[in-house]
Amino acid sequence: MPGREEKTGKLSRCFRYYREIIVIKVAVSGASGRMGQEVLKTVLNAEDTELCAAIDFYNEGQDVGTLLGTGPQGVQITSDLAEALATSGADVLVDFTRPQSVAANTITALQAGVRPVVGTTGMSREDFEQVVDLAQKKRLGCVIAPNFAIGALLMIKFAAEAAKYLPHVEIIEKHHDQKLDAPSGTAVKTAEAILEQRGEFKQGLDVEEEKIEGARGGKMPGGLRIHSVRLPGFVAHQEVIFGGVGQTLTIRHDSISRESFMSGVLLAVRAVMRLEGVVYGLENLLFE
Ligand SMILES: NC(=O)C1=CN([C@@H]2O[C@H](COP(=O)(O)OP(=O)(O)OC[C@H]3O[C@@H](n4cnc5c(N)ncnc54)[C@H](OP(=O)(O)O)[C@@H]3O)[C@@H](O)[C@H]2O)C=CC1
Ligand SMILES: O=C(O)C1=N[C@H](C(=O)O)C[C@H](O)C1
Repeated sequence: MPGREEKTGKLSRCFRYYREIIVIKVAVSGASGRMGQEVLKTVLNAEDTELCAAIDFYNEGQDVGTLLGTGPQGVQITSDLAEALATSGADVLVDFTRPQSVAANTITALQAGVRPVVGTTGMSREDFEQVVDLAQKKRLGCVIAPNFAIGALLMIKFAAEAAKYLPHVEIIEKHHDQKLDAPSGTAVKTAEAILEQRGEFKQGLDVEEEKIEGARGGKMPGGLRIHSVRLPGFVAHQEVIFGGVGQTLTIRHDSISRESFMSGVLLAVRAVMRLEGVVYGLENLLFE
């Protein structure tokens, strides 16, 4: 992994030949977490990004290189987001924290003139709308993406297409047992995409009776059910199961490592620099 000095040298050479290369200064909140550590590595390794701040409550004062087991990187973990953004010259904040923290972090970033790339799921509708208004007012880009893995985005796209022909559908999502929110942001996004395509359709019996509460999963509008499984051993998995006359169709995606999200995170970091306002869902930056 290149140190900061090495990267600056490499980039000045790039500048000599390719003047259009711009280095994006990235702050990472949730830096000590599962996703945060993966993002630190990605930002340190990419040629056009520079890690300028790392924010978390864990490992405060530690160099991120100690956390990652690389050599020193010259960036210490801090718990003060506002201060870190004010002093580091960050262009972008990548947030992978927790549902209770994400709205405040995103608003702090926008108020500091920093463009948020939000991977944290579970933001409430009211907070989302507040972020949309603030990004618009500040004329700053903001990407909110429940899933950064290309395979998951394709799963959502294919599921929306299938729903036009097979409107009876249920979603089963499976995640590691440390996940705080249910259903997953990906399952909600998938359901929204399906509902948009299948329109007024209503599935399921009104007379259905649950002998154990929750046995039939969580109910989205139109009777679309989402079932959430939490077990050690899983990373992030989803099946979208369509039922028709004498047949079923299953569209399934598996993230077997958190590296699966990183090319999407980098794409969002680059794209957010030229956006104005909120983009919800990475598919809007990838597909026609
Ligand atoms: N969009 C996508 O593609 C993906 C999204 N996710 C989402 O990302 C989020 C994080 O997941 P994961 O990395 O597994 O979670 P972790 O619990 O491993 O990491 C979150 C880290 O953020 C810290 N944290 C909490 N609040 C703050 C705050 N205000 N400022 C700075 N740090 C804070 C936590 O500390 P503490 O434990 O003390 O709270 C923890 O160290 C989840 O919402 C998850 O659903 C995950 C994978 C992919
Ligand atoms: O918590 C996770 O791990 C994940 N969260 C996101 C979600 O809620 O959809 C994305 C992915 O499924 C991993």
